[in-house]
Amino acid sequence: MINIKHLHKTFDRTQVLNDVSFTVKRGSIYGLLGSNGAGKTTLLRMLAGIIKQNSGEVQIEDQPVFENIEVKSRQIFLPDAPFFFAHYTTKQMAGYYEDLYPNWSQERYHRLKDLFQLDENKKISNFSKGMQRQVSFWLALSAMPDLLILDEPFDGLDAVVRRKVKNLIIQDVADRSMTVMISSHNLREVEDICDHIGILHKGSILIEKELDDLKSDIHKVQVAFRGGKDLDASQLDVVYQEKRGSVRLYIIRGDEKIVEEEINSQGPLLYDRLPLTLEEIFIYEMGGAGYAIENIIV
Ligand SMILES: Nc1ncnc2c1ncn2[C@@H]1O[C@H](COP(=O)(O)OP(=O)(O)OP(=O)(O)O)[C@@H](O)[C@H]1O
Repeated sequence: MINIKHLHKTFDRTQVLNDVSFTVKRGSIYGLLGSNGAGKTTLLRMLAGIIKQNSGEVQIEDQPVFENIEVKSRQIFLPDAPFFFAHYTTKQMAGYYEDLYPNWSQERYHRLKDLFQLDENKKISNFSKGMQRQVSFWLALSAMPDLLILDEPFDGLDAVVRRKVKNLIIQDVADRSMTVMISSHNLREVEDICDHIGILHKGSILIEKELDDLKSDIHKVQVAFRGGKDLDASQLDVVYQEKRGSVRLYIIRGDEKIVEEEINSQGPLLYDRLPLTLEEIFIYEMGGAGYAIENIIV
């Protein structure tokens, strides 16, 4: 569905994206993570065909995106600050979307009205920030896009609406193979909804994997040995370790079985595998890339 090849972008001679390549399959929910200023919004804006790359390719279904009205009419980009025409009501914006997007569904628009419970005849500018965000989802999902591009999408939404919106997105992915690209700093939300993760750091892709593979490649374990002895980690790829009394906590990269066999061969008194969140994986991977992390472990 999405094919990004050797993408480069500079602003005022500063390199913002440097040889970024990856693909996203149709029906996938892809989480784009990265530190502040990593280039996520720039990448999403290029995917939406708003700005042009200096070199490389951004293709949707084998078609270039920039200035391609046909491709752009089948995708929607929700930027971090929603845009509406001044003084427009939701109903008026819906009329505009209907003209623009060939798959617009009036029936869905009416169904979502009941779900969001917002007055379609009220000026959007008079709505709160979270209500405006709801309007942008209401319109975007009524346009039935093949690709939904979301920049910090859940900002300002309360927990109930967040759940509703996530369910709607998942439903569209399941029912009609909509593809979703999400950039967010809220890693719990990303973990909840995404099946694929890409981490962008200083304009380059640091890691790109299925979420399940990402999780099965890195492990958090606690071990303790008789007499306070330490684990001999010479055969293991330890990315972090910490002492908690007589127990040591390790974050180890590698095949789960090999890690387990190596630790067990040293006869620990205690060996436990602890669950690792996406937030922790992000912190360790960014730490490995030289991003200062100190002791921010949970
Ligand atoms: N139009 C522009 N002109 C000049 N520099 C820009 C422009 N847009 C972005 N940049 C620069 O590109 C870099 C990447 O910005 P971008 O907004 O893509 O990062 P981001 O990963 O989305 O960051 P954040 O997580 O903080 O939102 C930053 O250094 C930013 O200052």
